[in-house]
Amino acid sequence: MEELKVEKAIQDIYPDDIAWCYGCGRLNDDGHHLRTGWHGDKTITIYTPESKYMGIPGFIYGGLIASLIDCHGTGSAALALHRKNGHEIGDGAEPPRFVTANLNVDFLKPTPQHVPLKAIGTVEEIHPKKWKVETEVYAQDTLCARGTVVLVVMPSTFLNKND
Ligand SMILES: CCCCC/C=C\C/C=C\C/C=C\C/C=C\CCCC(=O)SCCNC(=O)CCNC(=O)[C@H](O)C(C)(C)COP(=O)(O)OP(=O)(O)OC[C@H]1O[C@@H](n2cnc3c(N)ncnc32)[C@H](O)[C@@H]1OP(=O)(O)O
Repeated sequence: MEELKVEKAIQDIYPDDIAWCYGCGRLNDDGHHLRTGWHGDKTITIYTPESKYMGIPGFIYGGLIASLIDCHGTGSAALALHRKNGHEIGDGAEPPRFVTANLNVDFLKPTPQHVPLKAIGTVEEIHPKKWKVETEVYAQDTLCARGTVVLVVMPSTFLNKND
């Protein structure tokens, strides 16, 4: 039986100024605290949504699944570019910063509540500033959603916008 745990996550080492994302920021008390790590040459995020994130009773709200795919994509691209730059989580180097340019989701099967969701990502470099992550979301062994995210290295215009 596979262990459902991400030991080292890229979000754990985001500097404080970018650790506030509603989906994956560790400093956002109201957020989901999604955490993304390596899983062989793929990436993984494990997340069990609280009961309130339902669409139809018994099933997860699709927007939340899109959020999972979004932040899993951001984290996966950051992991991959960090590694390409010669770094691993924990070596003290600051990870690269990405924003989502495009997010597409196919909802393949109803996603049940109260089970851990497993997002598995395949990362592709389009060029050094633009990456693509294909993500499959499983509830237990059922493939429930598949998404594609295009990520672009964060422009400097995103900094100092906190208010
Ligand atoms: C809202 C706050 C977000 C803060 C994020 C902060 C930090 C992120 C750092 C690390 C992660 C940390 C925390 C996690 C945070 C968030 C995780 C969730 C992700 C998000 O929640 S993040 C918010 C939603 N996100 C946006 O708020 C983006 C708004 N947008 C823009 O800021 C520009 O639109 C931008 C930068 C996307 C590009 O614009 P630009 O003008 O700088 O550059 P340019 O046009 O040259 O595009 C360069 C290459 O991207 C291709 N490209 C552009 N748009 C495309 C599209 N739609 N589809 C496919 N490819 C596209 C072009 O085709 C070109 O490709 P090529 O180089 O090959 O020609």
